[in-house]
Amino acid sequence: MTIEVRGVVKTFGTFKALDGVDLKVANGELLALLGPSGSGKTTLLRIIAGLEWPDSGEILFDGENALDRGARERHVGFVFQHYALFRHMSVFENVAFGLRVQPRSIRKSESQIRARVKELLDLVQLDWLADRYPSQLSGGQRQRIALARALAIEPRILLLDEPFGALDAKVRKELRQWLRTLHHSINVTSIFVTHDQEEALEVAHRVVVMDKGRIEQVGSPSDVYDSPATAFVHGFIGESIMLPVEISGGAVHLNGRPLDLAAPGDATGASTLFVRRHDMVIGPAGSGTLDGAITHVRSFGPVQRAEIALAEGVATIEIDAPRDRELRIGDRIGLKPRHYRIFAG
Ligand SMILES: Nc1ncnc2c1ncn2[C@@H]1O[C@H](COP(=O)(O)OP(=O)(O)OP(=O)(O)O)[C@@H](O)[C@H]1O
Repeated sequence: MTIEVRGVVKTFGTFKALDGVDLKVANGELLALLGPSGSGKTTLLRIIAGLEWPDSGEILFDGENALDRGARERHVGFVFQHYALFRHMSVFENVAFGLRVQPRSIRKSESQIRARVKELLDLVQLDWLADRYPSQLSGGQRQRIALARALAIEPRILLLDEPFGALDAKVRKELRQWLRTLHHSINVTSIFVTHDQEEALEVAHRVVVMDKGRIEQVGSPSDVYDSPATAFVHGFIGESIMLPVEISGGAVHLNGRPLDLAAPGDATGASTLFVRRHDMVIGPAGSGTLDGAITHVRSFGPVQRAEIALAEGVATIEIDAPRDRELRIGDRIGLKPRHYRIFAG
């Protein structure tokens, strides 16, 4: 099923939670809505689900208006961060629930229901937990059961709101891969909300970056990471160094000093230089675009994170350098950005 969102606006009182959102989701796609808290991700998901209505705009499922249908008639499967599994029902009965309450005309027989639940528990790889109760499951197992339950009614669309938000970092990581594999086997058009960029970049086919009720960029994980369309996207995805620069006469200046960087085509005036931490290459003092002195170093995993006071007290920045050359506090160094972007403002 395809989903199309056209010009959706939603206000709460005087607050604009969604400010003209347009989005197309392809059939079978796995899409992430990524953005900071309050950017409108959940509101958009709830409008698609039929749990909330927009002030204006359209929602189309396979080209047909979905707004005149309630949540139930939209055949949407939902998984929330804190999914309330029924505490007094076994895992098996939780998954069977949606099938048991279907209208009599389409309800499956008891043996069909049992077969379907078994199939779903196999799919989420938790068939061995069928007789347990929710309180006897780990958080990660509960969310997998919640997914099996959402899938029981064979939804045409699957919507997940921070499904792994309440879990610890290690379990989250495991479930990311699991979700990707699961989606591959069920192939239902799916949208998940997250504020965790790694989760979005690792799992989704395409990522929608939102801020203040607007879509800033839609693209593949490499599009949004390597070619951020706006200053917001660059600052939000990956860890970026941001320096205020001035563009005049076609040259980029930092604190009045020209830098050997190309100014973007038509830009002029106050702008911001963005460089990812790992794209700042350290060399000898005087050899780079910027000069500075190391004020702090921490080493972990494959990187050394160094705090560098730029010359003339312009700013202090943090960079990530490989561990092939040891950095020491007090070293004077030069820095050259391997990749950079300059955005106006
Ligand atoms: N029912 C409501 N009444 C009033 N304001 C609301 C309501 N629901 C959401 N909002 C406001 O709309 C904005 C967007 O909320 P939304 O939950 O969509 O953001 P989000 O991006 O999902 O954030 P989070 O990551 O924190 O869940 C927020 O400022 C929120 O306070």
